[in-house]
Amino acid sequence: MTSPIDRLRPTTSAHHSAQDLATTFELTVGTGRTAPDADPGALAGVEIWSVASDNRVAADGDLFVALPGASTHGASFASGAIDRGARAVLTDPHGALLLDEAGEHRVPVLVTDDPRNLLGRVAAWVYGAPAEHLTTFAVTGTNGKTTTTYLIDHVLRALGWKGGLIGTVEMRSGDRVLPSRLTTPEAADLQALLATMREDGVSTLAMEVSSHALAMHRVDGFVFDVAGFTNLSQDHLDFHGDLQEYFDAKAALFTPEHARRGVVVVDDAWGRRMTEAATIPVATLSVAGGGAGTDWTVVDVVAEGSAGSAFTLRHRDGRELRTTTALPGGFNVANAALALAMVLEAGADLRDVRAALESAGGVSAAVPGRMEVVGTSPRVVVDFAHNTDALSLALAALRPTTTGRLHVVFGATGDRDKGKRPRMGAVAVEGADVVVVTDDDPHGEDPAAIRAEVLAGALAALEAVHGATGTAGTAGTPARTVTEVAPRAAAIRDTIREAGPQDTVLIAGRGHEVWQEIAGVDHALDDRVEARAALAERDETTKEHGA
Ligand SMILES: CC(=O)N[C@H]1[C@@H](OP(=O)(O)OP(=O)(O)OC[C@H]2O[C@@H](n3ccc(=O)[nH]c3=O)[C@H](O)[C@@H]2O)O[C@H](CO)[C@@H](O)[C@@H]1O[C@H](C)C(=O)N[C@@H](C)C(=O)N[C@H](CCC(=O)O)C(=O)O
Ligand SMILES: Nc1ncnc2c1ncn2[C@@H]1O[C@H](COP(=O)(O)OP(=O)(O)OP(=O)(O)O)[C@@H](O)[C@H]1O
Repeated sequence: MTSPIDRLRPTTSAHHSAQDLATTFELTVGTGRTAPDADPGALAGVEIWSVASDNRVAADGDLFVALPGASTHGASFASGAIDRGARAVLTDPHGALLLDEAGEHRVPVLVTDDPRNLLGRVAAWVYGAPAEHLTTFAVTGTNGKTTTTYLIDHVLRALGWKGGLIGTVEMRSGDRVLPSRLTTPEAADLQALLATMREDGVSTLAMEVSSHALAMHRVDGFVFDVAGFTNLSQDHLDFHGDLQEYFDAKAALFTPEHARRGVVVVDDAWGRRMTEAATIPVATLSVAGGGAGTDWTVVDVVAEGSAGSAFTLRHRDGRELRTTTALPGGFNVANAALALAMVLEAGADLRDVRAALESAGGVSAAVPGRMEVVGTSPRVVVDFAHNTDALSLALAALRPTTTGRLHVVFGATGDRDKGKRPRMGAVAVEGADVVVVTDDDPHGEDPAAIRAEVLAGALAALEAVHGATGTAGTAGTPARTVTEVAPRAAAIRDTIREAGPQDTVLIAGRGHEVWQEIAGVDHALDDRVEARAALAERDETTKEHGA
């Protein structure tokens, strides 16, 4: 959420008359005080060729769409957008009133009751429906979206396609790469990006679709070729209220408005419910066994290399593909299988996919901040696990290949789903030997108060496991410790310094992120940089002692 606001725009775009826009979308012309259609001539000669919903990225030729938001109304920024070249404004009646009150009459104002609902379709219209030139893949679910999109992109590239990518880490159009601010961009930015991809000759798109995006109409105005569902567990309840509402937001992706067909992992109950809720054709995928009756099944999973796996993806019609992924953990077999099933459901020939993967070394892509190994002695892994399920699975994935002790350094985010904090503390104790509770992104909250909530869960779990608080150990189980260290850089440094060469240190929660927000101020912090510095310091100390 903290990278700079920026976006990719096509270099050329067809001009449209504002009158055509008003007619196509049944918009009224007017301001807050004057009646609609008060000045039918206001649109004469006005042309637009691009769209923005944020004045900070507005440019010449824009239709500025001023949306009502939770903290402010976009109409307050319309003058700034007009200064940057916006030729017309589209807003709701309240926004029109705000413009009128501000005496902003430089450009025509178009009015509709719910502009957010219209934004995706308007932007797609302005840019000439760019998604229709791409084969599009959407991935939703609580965990695994980023990884799965990278793996889809990897398979598509192996097949020779020029791929585009949109998600939490970055946006890619051909060789152009931009850091992301949101997992799924706002509709105006998204359509501009799709138009850029069309211009760059990109033929496929692998994209993360968050529940926020679905609820906020960011992916309206086009239909994905294949949508995939990974899993659902507790997260984002600050926005969605409860799990059912969170599920319902994601289920919207599996309707004809958003996707032509779907692939759903049915290993959790939410996946099975998703297949019932879907109103598009859906292929089911089972990874965890018990896949009787599913369309795609993963069988014969074998640990391979230092942490990866070999597996077979089998269709009920007898087609099957044996391949590997270098990404560690059973959950990455699920991500790899979902990526493959989605590409195959899009119509790729299994023999072509097999040949492509043999040359490409399996379904493996470097995913920044996802199980990223930054050191080997001790092994240090940076991972984006920032909810209970992901943290538990990340620890379980590292346990079998850890010969020493397993350490975890993590915290919980401020201003977000508070219910998960003690549960994250508990799963850390259940999965690791050494638990170091620190800060994640406190945002506007008191970091110490967040740590206290995580610690409460960790210490309660420690007591349940060992019948004691603080440092504990029982025969036959490794000694477990729970400590609190802040700031985060100190927690990383101390843990790496204390770890033995055979140990694994998992630094969880922030993955690829490079800014930490504390009390509204962004501080530079990259877990990978901190970890490498701590490893270098440790090497220096070892040399000095050896000397
Ligand atoms: C809940 C949510 O997603 N809110 C997003 C939404 O806010 P909002 O509608 O309340 O808008 P607002 O901030 O009140 O502003 C109103 C309007 O004024 C405009 N504005 C505002 C300020 C300004 O200087 N200039 C300007 O033009 C805004 O662009 C907006 O159109 O529109 C804003 C503008 O794009 C986003 O910054 C804001 O995202 C925020 C703060 C956010 O953090 N969203 C997260 C939760 C999110 O969407 N996350 C998901 C991924 C979750 C996950 O899976 O991890 C994502 O897809 O990224
Ligand atoms: N299929 C999966 N099931 C459970 N946990 C997973 C799965 N895939 C990845 N994870 C864990 O979740 C973390 C986040 O993974 P990833 O970034 O791929 O998911 P995401 O859905 O994009 O998350 P976010 O929406 O928060 O960006 C990983 O770092 C890993 O610990």
